[in-house]
Amino acid sequence: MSDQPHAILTASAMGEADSFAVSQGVSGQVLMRNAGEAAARTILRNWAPREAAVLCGPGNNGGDGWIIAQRLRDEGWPVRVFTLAQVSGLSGDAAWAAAGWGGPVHPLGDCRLSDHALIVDALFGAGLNRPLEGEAARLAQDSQGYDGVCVAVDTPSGLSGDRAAVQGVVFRTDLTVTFHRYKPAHLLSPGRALCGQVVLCGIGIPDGWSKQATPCATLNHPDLWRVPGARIDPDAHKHSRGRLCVLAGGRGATGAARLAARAGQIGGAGFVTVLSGQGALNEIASSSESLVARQYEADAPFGDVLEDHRASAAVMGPGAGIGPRLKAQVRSACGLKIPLVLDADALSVFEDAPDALFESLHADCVLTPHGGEFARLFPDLTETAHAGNKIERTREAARRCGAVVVFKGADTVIAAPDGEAWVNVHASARLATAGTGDVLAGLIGAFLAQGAPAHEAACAAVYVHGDAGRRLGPGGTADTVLAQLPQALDAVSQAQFRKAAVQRLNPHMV
Ligand SMILES: NC(=O)C1=CN([C@@H]2O[C@H](COP(=O)(O)OP(=O)(O)OC[C@H]3O[C@@H](n4cnc5c(N)ncnc54)[C@H](O)[C@@H]3O)[C@@H](O)[C@H]2O)[C@@H](O)CC1
Ligand SMILES: [K+]
Repeated sequence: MSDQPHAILTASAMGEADSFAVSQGVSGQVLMRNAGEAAARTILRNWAPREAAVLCGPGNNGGDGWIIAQRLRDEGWPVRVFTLAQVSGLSGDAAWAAAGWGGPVHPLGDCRLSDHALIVDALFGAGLNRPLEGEAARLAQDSQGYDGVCVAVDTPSGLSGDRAAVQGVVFRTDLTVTFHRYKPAHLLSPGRALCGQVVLCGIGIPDGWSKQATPCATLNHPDLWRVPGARIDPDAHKHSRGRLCVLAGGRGATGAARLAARAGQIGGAGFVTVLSGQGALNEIASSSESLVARQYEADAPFGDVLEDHRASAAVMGPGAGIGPRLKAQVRSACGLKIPLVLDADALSVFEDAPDALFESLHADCVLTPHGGEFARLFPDLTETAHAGNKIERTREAARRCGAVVVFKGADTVIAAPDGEAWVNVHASARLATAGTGDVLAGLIGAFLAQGAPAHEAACAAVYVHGDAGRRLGPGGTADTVLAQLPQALDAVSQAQFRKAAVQRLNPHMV
């Protein structure tokens, strides 16, 4: 099994992994040759020979560029190399790589992108920490209107690998070839969209690197958890498969809770109850034959209500209605210490007093804020208020509130109070439509009700929900996400069973 295949590395951790390789006898030159050749192979696989320009920077990113130029030339491509630094000023592995080129070298200032059909951007890699300047900035600007192919080595120049943020102008990129493990810029917004297609290539860093380099997070992947309830005990009955309660809003506002409850049923909870006031009971009961709607006593402590229903988990917030009652209900439910999903109104209602929420939460709670809800609870951890990337900001939020935080978006980050964090990009922009968050909350609730630990329930649900989203065609809505959930659950769990079976037969296979 390769060492932490889903790890995400900052630029400095990547440097430590490189150093580990060197300490194990794999030289920097070998790593650079492997990196350059992997990038060249990716180009050769995708494009027929054409006029190419390789833009080489002053450091090791540029070093990769010199190797790429040689490989493309060896394959018969017409290649020109443009360099930012004098070749005589290069040092280390980059100087070695440049020495292998042996052809004409042009200053970067002489490069006109439109003279070439393919550009290799090997100016700066993941360690870039300030905006591009001079000729590099001019070319990045020109690339915005360039209609040829632009391939980035490691990261598009101008994009910070760690912050995934744009500093000034970034090369417009069709494909990014990166090495060993993903960096935050390949996964977090807006970096992910700016990288184009991302291809991850091994460069021969030996297993054991993670003893020296600490990942900043993990890419969410089915290798990391099992779909809860995918194998149903032959003796199971509805009550043994988890009892999920979903709090509903008043009459005319129960749709969000019903979406969550339906996702709870599909996610495998054996008995799902929607709890509502008297006025909304008919609306809920008449919407689905299989949904159980029960009235709760408005003044009863909500923890007692959940206990009376023998809830193994609860979802609170979708369409619940903001007001003092909801605040009291959330705090009372937290006191029961059963796993809880808090979403939407159950988060926003604490905007004026986030600490009152944080004091009540426990480690089996999962908060599912989108950007607006996150900003209400953690105003000092927004993108504008805090220098950290979304991984760091979500991790701090989870630590502060003592619960699992699922910070939703195209780059959903899941963080646990102990500092572990996962990034999910297995999703689709078609999920950006009303009600899909309610479906996600219900699915997490279903997994919690079946006994999954909070962070696993969150990671599994985010992935399966994303998988359902990827199955949507044009016109997809939260209803069609629900309709796709069974196929998504089946596909993800079948893939897990197959992989486990292969590993049993061939324990040494990845
Ligand atoms: N052994 C290694 O370290 C390997 C490194 N590899 C490549 O090396 C790259 C990292 O190399 P480096 O650490 O040399 O970094 P870069 O090549 O990205 O940057 C080189 C230098 O430019 C400086 N710089 C940063 N931002 C700048 C700006 N806006 N304007 C001007 N200068 C700026 C940096 O301080 C750094 O000294 C990776 O992205 C990867 O492509 C690969 O060859 C694999 C092996
Ligand atoms: K680059």
